[in-house]
Amino acid sequence: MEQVRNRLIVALDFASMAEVRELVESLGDAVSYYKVGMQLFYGVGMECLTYLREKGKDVFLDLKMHDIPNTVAQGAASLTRLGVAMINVQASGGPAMMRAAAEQVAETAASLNIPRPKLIAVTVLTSMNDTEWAALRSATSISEQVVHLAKLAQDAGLDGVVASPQEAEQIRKVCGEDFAIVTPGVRPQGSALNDQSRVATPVDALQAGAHYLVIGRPITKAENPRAAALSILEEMRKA
Ligand SMILES: O=C(O)c1cc(=O)[nH]c(=O)n1[C@@H]1O[C@H](COP(=O)(O)O)[C@@H](O)[C@H]1O
Repeated sequence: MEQVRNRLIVALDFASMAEVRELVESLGDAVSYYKVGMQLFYGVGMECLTYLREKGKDVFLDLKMHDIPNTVAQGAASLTRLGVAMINVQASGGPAMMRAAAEQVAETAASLNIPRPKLIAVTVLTSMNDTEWAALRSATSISEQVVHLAKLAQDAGLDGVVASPQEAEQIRKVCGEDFAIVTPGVRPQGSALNDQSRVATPVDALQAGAHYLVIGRPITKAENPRAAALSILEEMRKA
């Protein structure tokens, strides 16, 4: 179980610390890696990071930075100082922005003598379907664009990407084994899709080459979150 536990990232999409504490306590040692996104971080700030650090948990701080290169690079430096395990930018910010962020993360971590957080790029959101995609008037298909952005991110010095499990195999082929593939849009058989579109089961996501599975509501909204997490971990172990 240990092998798969650090590959499951549970999304703490909550507004309050009371909800975070309740969930993290109930999951206990079943889960060691959590994602803190905009709802929680904008709502409670540093308190959630301090709490998760005290609990000995790893944190993916998902703030999806997107701005001019200098602004994102300095934002990435600030997030590096927080000592989290993973941070992200939007790949659509472009190669210069991603390169500036990667360089600044490395420089900041080295100057503080702390481990460098993994810096990853969001490609095309897993909620995006063909109709939504057509509205953006992109000339390529979603999967072509995801793989293209993954290659741009890798060339810019990033550690990996966020993509749907449906694109993981193609990313793996183009970017190789060491480039991290983080996949939300994971739904155990029979789970509600909610607002996700490009989804797969935990087994299919891992078999396609995903390194990390980001899962929120199938665990956090389950009647028994610990049982839901353990069942997903068991499925992951078999894969
Ligand atoms: O960057 C992300 O984490 C992300 C990218 C993406 O393309 N799709 C996506 O769902 N996410 C996040 O992954 C989590 C998925 O949550 P559930 O749909 O509840 O499992 C949410 O916190 C989203 O913000």
